[in-house]
Amino acid sequence: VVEGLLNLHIKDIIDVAFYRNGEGFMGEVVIISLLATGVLVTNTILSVLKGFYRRDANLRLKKDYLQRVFRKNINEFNNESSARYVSNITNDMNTIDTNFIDALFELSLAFASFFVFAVIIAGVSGRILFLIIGLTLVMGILSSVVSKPLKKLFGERSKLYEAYTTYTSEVLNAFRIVRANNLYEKVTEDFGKRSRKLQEKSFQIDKYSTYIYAFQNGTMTLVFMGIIATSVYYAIKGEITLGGVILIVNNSERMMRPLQMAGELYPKIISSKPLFRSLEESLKNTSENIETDEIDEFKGTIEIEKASFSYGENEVFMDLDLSFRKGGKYLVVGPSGGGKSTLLRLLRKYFYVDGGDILVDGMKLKSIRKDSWFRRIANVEQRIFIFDDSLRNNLTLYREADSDAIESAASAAGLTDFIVNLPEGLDTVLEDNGRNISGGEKGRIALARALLSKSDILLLDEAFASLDYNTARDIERTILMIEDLTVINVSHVVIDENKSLYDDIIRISGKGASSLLERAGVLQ
Ligand SMILES: Nc1ncnc2c1ncn2[C@@H]1O[C@H](COP(=O)(O)OP(=O)(O)OP(=O)(O)O)[C@@H](O)[C@H]1O
Repeated sequence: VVEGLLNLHIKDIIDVAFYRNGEGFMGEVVIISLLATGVLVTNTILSVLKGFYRRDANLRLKKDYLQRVFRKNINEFNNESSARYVSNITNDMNTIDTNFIDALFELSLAFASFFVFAVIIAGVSGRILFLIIGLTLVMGILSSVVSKPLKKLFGERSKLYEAYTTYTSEVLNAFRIVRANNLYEKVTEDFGKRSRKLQEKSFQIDKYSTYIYAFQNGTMTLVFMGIIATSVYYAIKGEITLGGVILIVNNSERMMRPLQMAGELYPKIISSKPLFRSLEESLKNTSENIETDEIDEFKGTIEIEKASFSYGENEVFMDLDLSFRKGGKYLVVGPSGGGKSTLLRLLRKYFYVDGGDILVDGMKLKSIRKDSWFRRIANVEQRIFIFDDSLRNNLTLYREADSDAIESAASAAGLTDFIVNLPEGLDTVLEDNGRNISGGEKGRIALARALLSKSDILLLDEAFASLDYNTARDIERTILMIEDLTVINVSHVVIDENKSLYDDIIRISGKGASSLLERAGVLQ
């Protein structure tokens, strides 16, 4: 608007000088100086606003995405390579930043500028305004048609990026295998091929964009010439003043450029559609389950009744009947592939039974809200994540806990000596997913975390596998002595000295389960 007013007054000052012999000239000079300063100020404000807008839009997009990733069903998240999410947050969001967030801002400015100058040019000549609009619309339609293939190319590049990021992170994860087996030539060759494919696609996009820009610039020059010729024609006929011709020549570009920009920006904005779709797809849960029940305390039993479960064609359980009571201690053993971890996954609600039921205190586990159920259970799995933070926060997982509770959980998990030897005790910062601590120490941290969580049910998946016999025996014993805690321990390590502390030893194999304690003589 300020720029528009400035241009109107430039027209006036020319007409004043040309037709009225300088009368009112000084007044116009003052107004023009003020408006020119105004343009400077508003442009500065606009740049700052644009910076804020881009920063906030980008942050919000990433934050919302990550929040929604954490709402995915655990099994569905595990089915994907996490590199897909990394690729979405980095590659796709960077493309969205320039092709959508930035483009949307520029497009809004372009339209604002278009309308302001349309009003101003309409004041000089309505016919010329229609001519400009007509010609630039034709130009816009032509350029949006020629830039259609760009949309497809952007979608294809996003898919390539995704596969590329997945591949690169997998190769880096396999670093040791690659080194130890001298596979780097093979890996480098594969990597080269994939990189080339990606670069080829970017090259195609650049090449195509150059053709489009050349086409747009060419047509724009032609249209511009036509407008100059027409306004000079009307000036000769006496319908437009000299100031009017200069205003049109100076500013028709400000109407055409937005339309031309719209022609450039629109395909960019539209090309973000497949990216948004791919983001949405990565966040989609295919199975939605309605959960209405809450559980504040585990009071009675978990009953698994005639449960069946398959991974696709692979049937793991058929008519599985099992019962766990509050405070009971259960050791789950069985052959590899027998379904022990699957049993824990069902209890953790990663998957749901296909037939039969799992009932907790009479309520279907399926309909208990995940957040409520996850407060009742504590997990110790083999893959343990250590946060880049103090040992204290790694133990409490950012929940309130007093020093006594931390100390006793740490002692039950066999961590006391480890903590004493740390330079700053509980305040020592563990870095890089616990790179500098051993597997056994990580395992004990996970156990202490589980004990501190004050959950009712402790699910252990090979939790003692990385500990030496004596440490495993002592920690297992301490855990089995906790009265109200229900323990379901899946383990290959069976410690004879602790067997008598279990209420049942359940063997899971094939499609069913059997109690080893009921078989006379097994424990003795
Ligand atoms: N995500 C999955 N998708 C498809 N099949 C799976 C999946 N996870 C496990 N299986 C299959 O289900 C069966 C049971 O696997 P599970 O991991 O529960 O056995 P397990 O008793 O814990 O074995 P292990 O002692 O070796 O850890 C196996 O045949 C396994 O191949």
